[in-house]
Amino acid sequence: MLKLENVYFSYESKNYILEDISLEFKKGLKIAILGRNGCGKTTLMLLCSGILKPKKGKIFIDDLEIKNPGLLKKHVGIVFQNPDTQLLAAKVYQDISFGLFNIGYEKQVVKKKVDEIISKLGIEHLKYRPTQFLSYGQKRLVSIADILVMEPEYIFLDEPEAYLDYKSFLKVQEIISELPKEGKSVIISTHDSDFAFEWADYIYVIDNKTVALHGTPDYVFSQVEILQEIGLKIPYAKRLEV
Ligand SMILES: Nc1ncnc2c1ncn2[C@@H]1O[C@H](COP(=O)(O)OP(=O)(O)OP(=O)(O)O)[C@@H](O)[C@H]1O
Repeated sequence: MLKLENVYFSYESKNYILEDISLEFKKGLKIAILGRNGCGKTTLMLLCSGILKPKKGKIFIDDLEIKNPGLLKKHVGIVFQNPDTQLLAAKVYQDISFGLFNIGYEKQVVKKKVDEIISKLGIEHLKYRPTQFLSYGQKRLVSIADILVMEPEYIFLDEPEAYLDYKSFLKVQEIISELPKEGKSVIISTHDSDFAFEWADYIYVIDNKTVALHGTPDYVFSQVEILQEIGLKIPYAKRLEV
């Protein structure tokens, strides 16, 4: 389990962006984080993945407090919203294999793992292409491959639907629905209430700098007044129940 306890964060100023955040991402679950633009969903993901350090509060993995945020990177992978911040190498194959070589895997093992993920995502045609000339959607698929190939225990995807066409998103959806069955946790931020309702096992809603609401999709989306105040859409399937 990845747990945040009373976490506070601010960028430059003394004004906190996130305040007193306590939450738990249990293993093997599909989790969605919802909230209006600029409420701090990306910031929360960057804290969970060790890229940002809390100003106050604690982060635990399996009840062990992680005092050095860099250590979170061993457990957590994050796919950024903007793929340009993720792709580092000149060619797609190099980019996806970079992390595996970095932690010392043999060439043959790297090839097997990279080919597997390329095939899962259906991006065989991109394998030897220069990363700089890919479309945004293609870059997004490669940046997802970059993270999935590392097989982290906790996988954060910042708005997984961004830039992807319907068919590519279905592929990504299939993969992120399978991973929890292997005990991994997938945590997404999204503005798509319908998708969150259908897909997630658990939902956190962030508002006013903190966790405003959390629970099963059924519970969260039954809190109509709170959601309307925040400006979140009630899923179509839930509206039909009323
Ligand atoms: N590097 C930064 N320096 C200063 N302020 C930042 C920085 N990054 C984000 N912010 C601010 O922090 C707040 C939270 O931003 P964040 O990107 O975490 O929100 P979000 O919920 O992911 O937004 P969206 O739904 O629009 O993607 C915003 O007010 C944003 O302007």
